[in-house]
Amino acid sequence: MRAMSSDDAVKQAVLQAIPPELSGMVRSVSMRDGVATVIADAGGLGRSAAAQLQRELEEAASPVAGVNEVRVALMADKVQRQIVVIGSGKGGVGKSTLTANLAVALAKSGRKVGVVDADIYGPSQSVLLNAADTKLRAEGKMLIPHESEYGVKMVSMGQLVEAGKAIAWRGPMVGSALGQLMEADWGETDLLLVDLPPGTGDVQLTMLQKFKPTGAVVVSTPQDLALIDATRAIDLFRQAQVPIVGIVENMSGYQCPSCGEVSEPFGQGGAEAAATAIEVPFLGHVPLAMEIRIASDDGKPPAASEGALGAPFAEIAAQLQQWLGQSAMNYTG
Ligand SMILES: Nc1ncnc2c1ncn2[C@@H]1O[C@H](COP(=O)(O)OP(=O)(O)OP(=O)(O)O)[C@@H](O)[C@H]1O
Repeated sequence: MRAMSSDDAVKQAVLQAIPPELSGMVRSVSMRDGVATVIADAGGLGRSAAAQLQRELEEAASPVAGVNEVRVALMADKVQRQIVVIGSGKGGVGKSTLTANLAVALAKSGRKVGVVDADIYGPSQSVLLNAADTKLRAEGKMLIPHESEYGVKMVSMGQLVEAGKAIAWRGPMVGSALGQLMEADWGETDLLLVDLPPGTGDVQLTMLQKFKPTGAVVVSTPQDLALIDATRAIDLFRQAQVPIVGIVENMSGYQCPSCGEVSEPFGQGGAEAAATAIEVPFLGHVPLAMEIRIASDDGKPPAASEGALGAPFAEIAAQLQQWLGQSAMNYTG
């Protein structure tokens, strides 16, 4: 029988010193030249719980005779994160409004969701998610997403630059800013919704090439011109081989707040017809409603309320969730 070395003896003493409630998480302990290396499983723990586990293991092992130094290595689950970009061919069609409300609706249904405001030239998510006065923290080079009051984590250029300051950046700077937002410390967040700038420029290309989104949602108003632009955005996603989740028609049908009459300032049903023509799914209509604009400007996403205004967003979010479930099954199966 091999005699127990002094390292073995110290290792046994370290194992005994670890409290029973932590020992289930310890995967291995090794001892060499007075250095105890403890490897523990921190899968499923948030940042602060993982930091606490690390501290408690260090405190347990340090007093053991023969231990001069304790090194704790934590293994984390690798989160399989899905990325959905929300795009439009043209500005002002409600892409940011839809992104924020889909995120809120998905968070309400239990999804761990984050929003990346990649609309670097006109960031608006910090207003929509009532985070206009927050600044982003960084640890080392990693940004720490802001936890909004709606259960949605977010990062936005709006939190990095002063409000109202125009951002005149060139391509490479845009690419590195986007990288920082996408590679923020997302922790357990397993779905990122990315609010793209309108059109087909640098940000979109970097996003598609570098981050390979799981899918794309395209927003359009019902007018012909917006639809032509939306079709262009769909072409770009198709060329980049990003699957199209579907088209959303925003601002369809306006109900007059005083007389209740419904009119169609931009027409109606155009996006649905276009979706059929270009063979992509149609995800639903969001009405043009003054309350949506007022609530959005006030940092109160309609999807957070139980009222009728939130219903279209909840329905579209449910379809997106179903699509993502299917996509994950295809991916693993
Ligand atoms: N369904 C709606 N009903 C009423 N107002 C809406 C609706 N959707 C969006 N809006 C309003 O229209 C304006 C533009 O919306 P939003 O910023 O979401 O569009 P966008 O496509 O992201 O624009 P940008 O090109 O600036 O990124 C905002 O003032 C928003 O509150």
